Amino acid sequence: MDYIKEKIIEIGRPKAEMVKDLLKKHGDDVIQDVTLGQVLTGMKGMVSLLTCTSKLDAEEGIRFRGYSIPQLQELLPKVKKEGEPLPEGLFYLMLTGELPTKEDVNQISEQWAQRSQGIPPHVFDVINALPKDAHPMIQFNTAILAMSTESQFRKAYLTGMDKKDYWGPTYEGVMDLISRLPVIAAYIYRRVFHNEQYIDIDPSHDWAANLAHMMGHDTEEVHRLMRLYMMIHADHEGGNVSAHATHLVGSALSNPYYSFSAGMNGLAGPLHGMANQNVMHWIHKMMREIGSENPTESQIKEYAEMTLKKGQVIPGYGHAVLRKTDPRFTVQLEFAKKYAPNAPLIQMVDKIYNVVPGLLTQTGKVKNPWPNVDAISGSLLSSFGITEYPIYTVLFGVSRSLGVLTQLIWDRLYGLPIERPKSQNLKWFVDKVNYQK
Ligand SMILES: CC(=O)SCCNC(=O)CCNC(=O)[C@H](O)C(C)(C)COP(=O)(O)OP(=O)(O)OC[C@H]1O[C@@H](n2cnc3c(N)ncnc32)[C@H](O)[C@@H]1OP(=O)(O)O
Ligand SMILES: O=C([O-])CC(=O)C(=O)O
Repeated sequence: MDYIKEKIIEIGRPKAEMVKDLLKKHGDDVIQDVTLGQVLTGMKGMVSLLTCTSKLDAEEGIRFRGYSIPQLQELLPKVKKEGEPLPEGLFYLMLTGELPTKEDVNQISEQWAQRSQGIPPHVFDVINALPKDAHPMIQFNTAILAMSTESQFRKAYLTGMDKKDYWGPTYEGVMDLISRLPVIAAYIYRRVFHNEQYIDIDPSHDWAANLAHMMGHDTEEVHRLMRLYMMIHADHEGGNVSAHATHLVGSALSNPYYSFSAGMNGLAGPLHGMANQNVMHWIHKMMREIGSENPTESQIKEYAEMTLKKGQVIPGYGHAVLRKTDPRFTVQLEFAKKYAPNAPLIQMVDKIYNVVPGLLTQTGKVKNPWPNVDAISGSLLSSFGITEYPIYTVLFGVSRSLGVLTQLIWDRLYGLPIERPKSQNLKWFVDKVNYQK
């Protein structure tokens, strides 16, 4: 057996026992009160999910199995000492809770390069049947669903497997899917933006470098950027739309492809992952309307005020949980200042950062006026030559697979049941709080 699977059994079985015992002994203990406000504002702050891969602190930002992004930049294995960590290492950490060795990471890189070769031809036929101007997220998600013909979980389920073993075929599906997503993403990118000039995988590359390679951006600096991008977007605890949707659909024992596809449909929303594309749209529209590629801060302020007056959101700003600048924004800004200090789009990001938080604070209603990960990721990719911004959410999705699919394995290890919260109509809420007009 694959040694990672052996490790999962060793770590997972006692944890699964603990979950069962916890439920048996404390299932009736009250852990939190729920307010009407929480229900009507998207269940914010309601603890209702068991997620082990990462945890989000409103002030500090994300920690993966307890480690912050700067810590992981020190601790996870890298190709070169001064480079960025390999996302394979973050996957290992989220899956096992332990920091990997360079050997662990190399084994995952090799395994993913090998598994990536197994995409059946009909998946490419299905992509090719879509119009080229179908948004890349439509093509990406269609391909993910088309790949579900390969689901090992479905086959194992039909053979009548014991449910405590479901995590095994889930793991196989997850490993296949993660390994194949860069191939699919690069295929869509080359199809839509590079005249169908496809580039084969290079099995000697790591997962993120291979994505850059297959996209046609095969330089050391883009490999480094792609490793950073793939690491910081990988997970944001369990309640964000893409993670929650993946978990929810998986709770019906839908296979990893169906589950991940659900998550990606959520990521394609403008308030979630698609914000990275919309930030670029907002910036370019602003430059066109102002008639300058280098607007002043007061021109940016005026344009942002207009956006708010029209009842629209300023993309890349605000967050459902965070109440400070997103550390994923900061780490990208630091990277940009180190490797592309004069990039005009990064200077633009800086200027926007100087004016937008003040404006959002003045509205009196925005709970977090600070930038999130999407406020800079597109400008950074653009500054390194990946200028075709409709592909950005697909890249986000490739990265997000690492966290949400790792958690899917844990969902099956824990033996979590079907998710089915209770809903009520308006009258129920009105009566409950004795509402008077
Ligand atoms: C990877 C990610 O998903 S990160 C988030 C990416 N999304 C974006 O950048 C889109 C812009 N931001 C937003 O729309 C929001 O801040 C969200 C969706 C991220 C969070 O939404 P919420 O938790 O509902 O935010 P919050 O409680 O602060 O909202 C209160 C009000 O402020 C508004 N608001 C929040 N952020 C912004 C913003 N960036 N620009 C203008 N208004 C905003 C909300 O629309 C809401 O208005 P309403 O009361 O008139 O309906
Ligand atoms: O946490 C959230 O709600 C949104 C987010 O930043 C992410 O999923 O990366």
